[in-house]
Amino acid sequence: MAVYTEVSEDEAGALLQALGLGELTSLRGIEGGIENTNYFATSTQGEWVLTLFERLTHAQLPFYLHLMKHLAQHGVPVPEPQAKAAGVRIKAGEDEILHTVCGKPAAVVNRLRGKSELAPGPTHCAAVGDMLARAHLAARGYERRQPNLRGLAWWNETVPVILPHLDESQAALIRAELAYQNHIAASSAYAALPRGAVHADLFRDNVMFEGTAEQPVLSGFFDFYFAGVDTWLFDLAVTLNDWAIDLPTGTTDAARTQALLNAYQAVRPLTDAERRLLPAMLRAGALRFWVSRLWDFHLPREASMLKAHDPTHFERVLRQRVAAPLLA
Ligand SMILES: Nc1ncnc2c1ncn2[C@@H]1O[C@H](COP(=O)(O)OP(=O)(O)OP(=O)(O)O)[C@@H](O)[C@H]1O
Ligand SMILES: N[C@@H](CCO)C(=O)O
Repeated sequence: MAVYTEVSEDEAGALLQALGLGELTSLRGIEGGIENTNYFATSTQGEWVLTLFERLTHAQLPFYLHLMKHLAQHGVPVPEPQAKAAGVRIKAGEDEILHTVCGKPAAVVNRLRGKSELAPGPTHCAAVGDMLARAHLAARGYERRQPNLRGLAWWNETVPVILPHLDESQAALIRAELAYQNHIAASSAYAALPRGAVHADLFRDNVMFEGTAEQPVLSGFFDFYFAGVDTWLFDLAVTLNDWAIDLPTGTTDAARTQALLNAYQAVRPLTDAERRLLPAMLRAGALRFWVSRLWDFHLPREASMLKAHDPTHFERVLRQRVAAPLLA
């Protein structure tokens, strides 16, 4: 279970009070998720998610939390970080939506309704494409800046650390791909890509649906803690690499790909430069998660990390993205 830090009912209750969210009536650790400690907290005023950040710092967090607040306030369905009530003292390092619990940075957001769809069809993918494009456009007015901390600089730093754990063919692939991505990032076509604050981790388990199997309604998306300023195309590629991939084999699903791309483009058509670089960004998206999964798998933190995701899945996705480039 992803509870690295135990929070008592007294501590959680005191925080809800300070946020003006009523009396705590129940507190339950959330299984699933591998980055942070998460609890469902019910109060007399609603249902909330309390997150204690295990790796991110007080300095890094305002970017994510204020992005969520910005999107929520611009009609994009994301959890809204709750602010301290008037008159509550804001300590050093905190702000009105960034709190401290058990010495760790913490946030409380509203709990989204619905559940994630782990076996999506084209209708789910269309809803995701539409929402992703709207989120990109809505984030244009967001002024805080923070790079994608799992971007190229991190891949360059991390690949040498994981190389000793790879076999020869994997090592050759990862070295070649890293060189290719450094080359792409230095190109003028890449510099021309539109960019902004992006989610950068929009996997199936980070989106909620209500409604029926035939008519699903996207009720929201969450887990913004890998967000950063990056190209919109990279975000779209990360999303396609999860929603439109057949998980057992790593191959592309044509119907889901088209549904997601068409719905995205109905809101925001891709530019020519984006169309040209889509195959390269799909490779970048696969490399990013292959590297992070290898890192989590071979260099786990000491605490109770239970379930590192399977790194070989993204090795398969990367090999397919190299062998069969997707044309938009
Ligand atoms: N705002 C929310 N509304 C409803 N459920 C939520 C919300 N935030 C988190 N959850 C639930 O908590 C679980 C864990 O959250 P999350 O995926 O953000 O974990 P994490 O450890 O922070 O990140 P990661 O998935 O990157 O490991 C989710 O799968 C979801 O069920
Ligand atoms: N989406 C990531 C986990 C971190 O959110 C993965 O599947 O590797």
